[in-house]
Amino acid sequence: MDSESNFFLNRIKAVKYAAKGFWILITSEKSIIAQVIIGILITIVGFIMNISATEWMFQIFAIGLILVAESLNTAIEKISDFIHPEYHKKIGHIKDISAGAAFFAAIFAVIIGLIIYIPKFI
Ligand SMILES: Nc1ncnc2c1ncn2[C@@H]1O[C@H](COP(=O)(O)OP(=O)(O)OP(=O)(O)O)[C@@H](O)[C@H]1O
Repeated sequence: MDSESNFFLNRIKAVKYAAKGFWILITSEKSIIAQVIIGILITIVGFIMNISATEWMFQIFAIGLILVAESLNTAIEKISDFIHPEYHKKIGHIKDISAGAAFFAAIFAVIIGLIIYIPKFI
């Protein structure tokens, strides 16, 4: 097989593995399932409040940002538990920083949410 078709085959395989990871996250990771549910609820609110196309874009971006950050945080937690399952100050520090990244995303998502919805209630 020539290298060009190998390239495309490898890309297809990579997508398959990524889809597998996506499925693992949305079916077995409680923190991701919780964020997906919040995302669905806020999407329903978006329909109820009839938000604009621009507001939809920012809202979807915020939900995506949270899910990406939370997923990477989950991966870092899993690596940490794998390389050092016992208590270790450094592992705690790494997990705190990783959770901090998800918190960063949450702060900006809340700001986006406030900018979209506060004007609709005043
Ligand atoms: N092996 C460890 N060594 C030191 N501190 C740890 C360790 N595991 C967890 N911690 C501390 O506990 C916090 C929460 O860790 P983690 O998110 O793994 O906990 P959990 O609540 O059991 O996980 P989950 O999010 O899957 O419910 C970390 O941010 C860290 O401060």
